[in-house]
Amino acid sequence: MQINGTAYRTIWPGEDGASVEIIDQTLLPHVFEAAVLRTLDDAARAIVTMQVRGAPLIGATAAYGLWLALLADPSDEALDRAAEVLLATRPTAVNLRWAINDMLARLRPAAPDTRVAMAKARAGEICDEDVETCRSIGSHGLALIEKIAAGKQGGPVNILTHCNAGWLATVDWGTALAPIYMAFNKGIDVHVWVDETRPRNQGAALTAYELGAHGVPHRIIVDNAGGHLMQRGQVDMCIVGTDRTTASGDVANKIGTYLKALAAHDNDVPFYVALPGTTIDWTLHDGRDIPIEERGAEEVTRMAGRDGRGGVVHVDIAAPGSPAGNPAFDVTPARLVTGLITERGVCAASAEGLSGLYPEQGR
Ligand SMILES: CSC[C@H]1O[C@H](OP(=O)(O)O)[C@H](O)[C@@H]1O
Repeated sequence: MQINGTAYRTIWPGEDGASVEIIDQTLLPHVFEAAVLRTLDDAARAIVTMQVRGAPLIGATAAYGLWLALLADPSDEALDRAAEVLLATRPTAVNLRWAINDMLARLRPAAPDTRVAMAKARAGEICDEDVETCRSIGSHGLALIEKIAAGKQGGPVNILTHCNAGWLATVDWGTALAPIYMAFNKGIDVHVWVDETRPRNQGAALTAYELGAHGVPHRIIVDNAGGHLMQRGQVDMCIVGTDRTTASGDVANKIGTYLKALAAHDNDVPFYVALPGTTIDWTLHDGRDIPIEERGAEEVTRMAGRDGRGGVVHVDIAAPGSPAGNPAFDVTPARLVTGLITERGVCAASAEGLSGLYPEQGR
């Protein structure tokens, strides 16, 4: 995406030919700073600590992580260990497994002395493919926004989104935000309700940062306000991302998504999920089988903010000593999803809908 005339991607190879650079998302929106990844462990740490986050970007980072590992040691043992380390970073986003398997399918049969160049090239292709995939998601989602805009008697199309599924969650464009950017760029009057998205506030910190930088009208709301806004007719549609969607359309996404889907269903608000095919888990049909990441209690009991010197500070916000639970995702059953916006088009959240768009995956 463009920020003040400068085009950015979220991950890129370092000029030294032996590193990868990322935008450190743990510092946004207060500090815009690149971090340099030089080793497998740097890449794994970036995923675990959420310097990079978002299913497609996690997959891209893992792909480059394998390259960094092979730079140090291109042997079979090193490749297998690297895959194991990266797969253990975060359990829910299926793009991680997809990217690792994609890379291993190419690297394992290759001669070790060809693997470094092959890994870097494929990681770059994965990034380029993600940009085009998200651009296509945007164009298919744009048609949905245009249809709602055509039916409105004046005023903006009010869209609610949860967490961050913008260009910061992918290599560029984003998934849930891509249709919004395209509608805004086309001059359609849109306004976005941005769920702050506790506990890490990806909405308030990242989605609001993205939309503000692009000039898209938006308002940050507390997570608990969405149902009220839907009841009062102030939400025309919801668009969210996903970290893993089953072959039958059950959707794992940031914690709180399910509650928004319930409110949308109760108020007849269309609830769309935007995703690339790489986020579909064709091995699962029942969302209850999706592993849900449990993150540290400190994410609930502490909050990041700007200190007085332009840096980032963390403050305790909970009663000292109180334990906290922190499931990072929940599962929205397909019955609550109006449609899935993919790079191949929009389909019902069902096995039939998905196999119609992805016949090669038919089971
Ligand atoms: C396009 S994937 C975005 C997806 O990832 C986020 O989770 P996290 O910030 O923990 O990586 C959230 O679930 C978004 O919808």
